[in-house]
Amino acid sequence: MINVRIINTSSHPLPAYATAGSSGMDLRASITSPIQLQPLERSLVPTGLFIELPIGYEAQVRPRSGLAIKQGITCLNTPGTIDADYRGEIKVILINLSNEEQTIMPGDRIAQMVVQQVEQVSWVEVESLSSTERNAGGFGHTGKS
Ligand SMILES: O=c1ccn([C@H]2C[C@H](O)[C@@H](COP(=O)(O)OP(=O)(O)OP(=O)(O)O)O2)c(=O)[nH]1
Ligand SMILES: [Mg+2]
Repeated sequence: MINVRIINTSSHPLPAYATAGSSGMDLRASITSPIQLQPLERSLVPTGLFIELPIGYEAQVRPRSGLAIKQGITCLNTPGTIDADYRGEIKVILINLSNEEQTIMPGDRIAQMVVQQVEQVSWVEVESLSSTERNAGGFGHTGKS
């Protein structure tokens, strides 16, 4: 557990882990009126949350499986990346992939946020890379069954 500074300008409680073993905390729509999403329509939905992650951490904004299977709603840019140095409002890019209009209500839990450690790398530019069993094989190279 790490302490993370947060400002909550929404009228909803802080995101919380639903169970002891949850990876993510659900994010709620901080909106005053419903958002109607037509098929394939997308919307940038505010959460009212501003966070200060320590350097070496990121937050990922991920879809909720329940919304995906029941309503065809997902995050367009999944996983969304919240950089450690971002001080703006966390927003969620939702898209309606169903063939019906879908409605987001104020306070709906629209996505989940996972905080993780992340490495930055320093490039070592070379002319060749080491050999492996896989080498350049990919994109189905090992078969399906
Ligand atoms: O789902 C998301 C994704 C991003 N962000 C915020 C936090 C993140 O630190 C910033 C930039 O995100 P990203 O790097 O994905 O977007 P970009 O298009 O590369 O914008 P920028 O040039 O500002 O980095 O936008 C969100 O609030 N929600
Ligand atoms: Mg960026």
